[in-house]
Amino acid sequence: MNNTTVVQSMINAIDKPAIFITPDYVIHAVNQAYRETYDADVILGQSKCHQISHHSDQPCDKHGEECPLLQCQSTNRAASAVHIHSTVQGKSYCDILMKPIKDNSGMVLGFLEILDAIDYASTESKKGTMVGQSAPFKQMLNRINRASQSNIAVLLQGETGSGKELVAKAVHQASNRNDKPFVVIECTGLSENLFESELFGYEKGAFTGATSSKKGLIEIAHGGTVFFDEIGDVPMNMQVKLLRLLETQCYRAVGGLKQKRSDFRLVSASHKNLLDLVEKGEFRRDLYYRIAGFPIYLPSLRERYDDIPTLVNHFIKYSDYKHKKFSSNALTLLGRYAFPGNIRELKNIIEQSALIANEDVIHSSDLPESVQLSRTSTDETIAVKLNTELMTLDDMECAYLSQVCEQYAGSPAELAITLNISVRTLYRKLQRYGLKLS
Ligand SMILES: Nc1ncnc2c1ncn2[C@@H]1O[C@H](COP(=O)(O)OP(=O)(O)OP(=O)(O)O)[C@@H](O)[C@H]1O
Repeated sequence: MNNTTVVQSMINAIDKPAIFITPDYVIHAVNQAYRETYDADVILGQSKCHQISHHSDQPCDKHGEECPLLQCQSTNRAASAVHIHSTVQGKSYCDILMKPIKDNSGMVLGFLEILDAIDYASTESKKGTMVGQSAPFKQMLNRINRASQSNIAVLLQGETGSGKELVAKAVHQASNRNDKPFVVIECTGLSENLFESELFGYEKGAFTGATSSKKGLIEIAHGGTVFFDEIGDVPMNMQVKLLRLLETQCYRAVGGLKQKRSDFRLVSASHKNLLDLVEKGEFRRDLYYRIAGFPIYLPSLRERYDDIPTLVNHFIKYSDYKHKKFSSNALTLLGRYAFPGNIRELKNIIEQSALIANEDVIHSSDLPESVQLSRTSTDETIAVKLNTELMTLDDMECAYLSQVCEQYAGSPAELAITLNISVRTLYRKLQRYGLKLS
């Protein structure tokens, strides 16, 4: 058998879309799953991978994506990346694994590309999925997919409202436990008694009021995934019990004698920096290392401002105000707000503003005051300039008013009141600096 036949048989045995390519991106072997996934015809020895998956004559690194083939060539080791591909189902997220294929003498014959569709995330609004297309979002998807293929304990670290519970669900959904339960344990405010009875369940008569026995969450989760949300809030005295459970997967119900066992996959999350808590003596080091097998960092919304328009469309589409649209000024203003509450805050802001807006267009003035008053990047430029080189007051006034013109969507009369000047003075100033209200 020659090399091509060997490679073709290897590819046929893979149950995911797969191709074999040479360093010039040309496809030399393809399996049926790949042909069924993409809407372009593959001509062996001619078609290039990027022509099929991206509908582009340029390799993916030429339009801002990481090319796993280049990585693989430079390291001679397997590489992975998450890309957006044009499939028969439209633009879809895809996790790529690229491996060098060597002959018996160790010479690289080419590269095996295996593709895994990611259905828990989408580039555009899609119900029940995580939405986004920024680079930090794609990096996070790559980590989620890696984690979901094993049973490793995952630790999600990200600010409040950044999507930790959604990511925990995605890890479960993409794993081979997805037909079993996904159980959330909210660790904030769990007292010792509640911790034990909620997690381990109790037997009839274990305490006053225990008129019948009750299953604990750990038992319910058997075969599936347990998500410990805000695990940093578990008090020290309960951390020992938690560690024992995680080490042995064994526990006893409150008032019970029999040892029970539950096979569950562990995902934990915290908005606090757990290593800082370890250093302060507030979180056990051994527990930290038990839960942090595979840390996944969730970017804050400030790190993925590019995703705001997509997220805004998504939340509007699934709200009671689907007919409304944000003005470009309002979107610009949102893109400058710091979002301490991240995506949850964005979602609330969108619903509030859509409710307040009297028209079908949601203007900047419909946004909450906190967003309207937020420090903008232009403010920061001014502040930095002030520290380095002084500006004249006229230049300062001009810079401020030009920014107001760009963002303000209310009436000139309201603006004049806010600026504490008359409408005539406002128009005089605008004329002086050659500015116009939008
Ligand atoms: N990428 C995303 N696309 C669409 N919606 C998202 C995305 N990420 C988060 N959300 C939504 O934002 C809200 C907050 O997400 P989630 O509850 O998962 O955050 P969290 O980090 O667990 O919050 P907390 O720290 O308060 O527990 C939810 O309504 C969730 O559906």
